[in-house]
Amino acid sequence: MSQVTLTDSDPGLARARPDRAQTAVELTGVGKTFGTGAGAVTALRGIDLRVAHGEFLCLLGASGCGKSTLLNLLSGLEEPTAGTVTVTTARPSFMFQEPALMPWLTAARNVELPLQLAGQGRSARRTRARELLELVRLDGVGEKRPHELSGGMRQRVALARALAAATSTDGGAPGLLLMDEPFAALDAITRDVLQGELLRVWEATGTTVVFVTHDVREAVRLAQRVVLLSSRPGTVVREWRVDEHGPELHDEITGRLRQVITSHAA
Ligand SMILES: Nc1ncnc2c1ncn2[C@@H]1O[C@H](COP(=O)(O)OP(=O)(O)OP(=O)(O)O)[C@@H](O)[C@H]1O
Repeated sequence: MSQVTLTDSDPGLARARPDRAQTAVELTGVGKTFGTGAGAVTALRGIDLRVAHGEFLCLLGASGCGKSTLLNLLSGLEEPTAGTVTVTTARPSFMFQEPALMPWLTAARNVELPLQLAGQGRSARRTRARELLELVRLDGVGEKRPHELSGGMRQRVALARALAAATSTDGGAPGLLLMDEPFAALDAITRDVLQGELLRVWEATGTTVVFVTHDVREAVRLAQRVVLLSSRPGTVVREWRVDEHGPELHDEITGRLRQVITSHAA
């Protein structure tokens, strides 16, 4: 039996520290198979995973291991073919490798868009967009259009818009941010700066983050917990709590990732 449950969180949580003992996301025995018969592809099998409110989790795996499929299940874009997916936060929002901004809208209007779609009035959404642009250190560029901004600035606008979407349903309660390799297309220096900014924004907002990457360094820098997935089908191989390890963690995870890739190729 499959089930996707999305419930809005308590409006009283607005801007408050979330209760980290509470479950934001729970997957139980989740599987996803595309197609049927000889051409069927099992992308995920037997995934059991719990993410607490306010937690920062990185999903790490080689290309094709089902990371994006897992995010699509969490967002409700896909239905599992086995198991249950339960999301108890405000409606999840996505951030991708490409910022996917509307080129004809200003930065501020791009951030306002999810609030407008959620039915928020003009004055409230303008104020919220201004706050979010300040949060991602883009105050002063709200009237610029995407082509006038650098790649890093465009990703900051995309982050502000994702935060707007994640909090649009209940007036600011911490939501769920699903991030699919959002910094992979940026140069190394901009990526490093934005990783730091994301951590600051995460601390400030209490948003639950599920961040997909195939970069071990990025996973160890950002996450509280790193979950390694195998490929075809994607299963949970191992997970690490980053604060329980020292600098050796990077090499340990890299070694396991290499094993996973080698055994898949064999
Ligand atoms: N709509 C679909 N129809 C058929 N097969 C699919 C579909 N979506 C994904 N797959 C298959 O499921 C597997 C997992 O795909 P997915 O995109 O989730 O992996 P990924 O880990 O995100 O890969 P990448 O890092 O390359 O983006 C792959 O074998 C892919 O070909």
